[in-house]
Amino acid sequence: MKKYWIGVASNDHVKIGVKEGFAQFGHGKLSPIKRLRNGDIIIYYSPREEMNVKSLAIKGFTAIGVIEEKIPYNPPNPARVKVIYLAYFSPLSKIPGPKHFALTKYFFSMKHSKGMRWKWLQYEAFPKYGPVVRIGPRAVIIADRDMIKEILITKDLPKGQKYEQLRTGPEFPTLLTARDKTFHKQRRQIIAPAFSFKYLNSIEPLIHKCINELIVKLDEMISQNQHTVNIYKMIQLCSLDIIGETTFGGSFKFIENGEHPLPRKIFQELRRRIKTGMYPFLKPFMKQDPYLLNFMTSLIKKRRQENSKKKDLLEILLNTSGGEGGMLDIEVQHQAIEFLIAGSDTTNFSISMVMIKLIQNPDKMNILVKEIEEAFPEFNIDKLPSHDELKHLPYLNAVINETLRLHPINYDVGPGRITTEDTMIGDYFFPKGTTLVINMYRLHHSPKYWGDDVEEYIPERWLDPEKIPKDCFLPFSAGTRNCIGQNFAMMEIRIMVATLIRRYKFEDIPNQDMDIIHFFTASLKTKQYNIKINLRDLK
Ligand code: HEM
Repeated sequence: MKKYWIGVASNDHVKIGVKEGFAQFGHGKLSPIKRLRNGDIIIYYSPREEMNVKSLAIKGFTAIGVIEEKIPYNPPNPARVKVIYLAYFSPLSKIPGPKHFALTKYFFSMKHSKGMRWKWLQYEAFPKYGPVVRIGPRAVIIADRDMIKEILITKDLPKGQKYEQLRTGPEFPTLLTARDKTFHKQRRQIIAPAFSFKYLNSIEPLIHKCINELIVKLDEMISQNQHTVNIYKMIQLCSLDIIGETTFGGSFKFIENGEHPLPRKIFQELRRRIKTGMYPFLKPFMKQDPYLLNFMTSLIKKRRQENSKKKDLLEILLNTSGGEGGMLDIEVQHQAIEFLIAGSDTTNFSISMVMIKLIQNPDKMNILVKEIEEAFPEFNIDKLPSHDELKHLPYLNAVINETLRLHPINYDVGPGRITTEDTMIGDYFFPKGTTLVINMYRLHHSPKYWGDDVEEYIPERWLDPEKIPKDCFLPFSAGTRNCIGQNFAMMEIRIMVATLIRRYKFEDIPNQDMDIIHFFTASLKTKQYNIKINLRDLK
């Protein structure tokens, strides 16, 4: 025998016995339908004077009569009522999505656990439900261009609470994870000079130096007849050296020394943060590895002892201490770890994918080789291609854009933005406290905006700006929270790609595992892609 309470109020209820059958509880289309069995009881509150069976809001069942009138109201479990309300009666219930996802956020979290959520979204959810999908009791994922623009730019909604879970120390907001708009604005002003064009120009020789070391290493491997190279790993090591050299005052010397635990530790830490963010009960079992903090502590200590006059990011951060809005050493540590993660994993994946796409498409590679050979007829290892010239090469920029379109580093900006009041966006009403997750991957892969060849790698589409759909390409996000490192990243990508293909001939090794996993950022699941490499015939 089951009891069903209907009508939440403090008045007395009436107790009704029912016969076997089905009943719809409520009037709306989405009202739940329950199977009733002989002997089940409905305890019903009616606001009307006379409480009889006719006045019921429940349809479709046969009453066998009123058993007891005016039984005291015994409220149902409020948590359960809230879950039911949010799932079936809140304004979000009109948004399509898997029905059970409306009950708890864990169904969506489970899709994330192996880094494969993006596949479910791209190939199942968006095609089935459209560009706006409900993924939790208070969460929606969005791939609609105009709505994304409104969220990121026009309304500039604040970041959601989940960003706090991405912090290395919960009490230390960083540029990426800050939620308070005033705090973020102040922090961004402090840090912005380190990403100005003036600063970027001054660090170009440092980027050249690290890429030069990569070339020396690859040349050495070739001279030892070692022609098969894991390009993903080599680029990862070089990206880390670049971030070390340009922002922390000295190369980490990964290329020179080969193996180093740092890349693995960064990946593990990122994964830990995502997992404990999704499943907070795992926190006691997934303790933070002190490696990264220790790494930064000793770096900062060394810098303080050196009393250096270096004008890099670390120096800018350390120099703020004491001033208004200035950072404590501990804050610098957390911010610096963020730069280490944000500045290496991202460029590594992007450069690797640019190279892999070119190597897999030799016809496109040939067009780019021609463009670069014409721009740099003389290749000199001591004078690598300059960014001033590279940034105007149309085909180079086209291949980079096409890769960032197909593989934006943030497939979705998972932690999302939050509505701080009831808000209309497009035709949708979002109650206060709704998390809005932006899906860049779908925006970049939507046939509606890009046409039927959306999944194909066609750098040529970028050569005619008229053909590029407006506001549909956001690899670096948009608005006040866009990527502060984007000019830095583009400079690094252009120089590294141009240098590699000017210096070497590449050959693909087919049938490798190209599965991509996406936690906060995307990466190759195997962390490797082998290619055959040889020196290009230098003129
Ligand atoms: C191809 C390379 C890169 C891509 C595709 C990329 C992409 C992005 C995206 C999509 C965001 C927004 C994330 C969010 O709102 O949750 C972001 C933010 C950010 N990125 Fe990048 N990024 C790249 C390289 C870099 C580099 C090299 C650095 C630093 C050295 C960097 C530092 C940051 C920081 C600090 C933020 C937070 C900015 C803020 O909220 O004010 N990124 N990036």
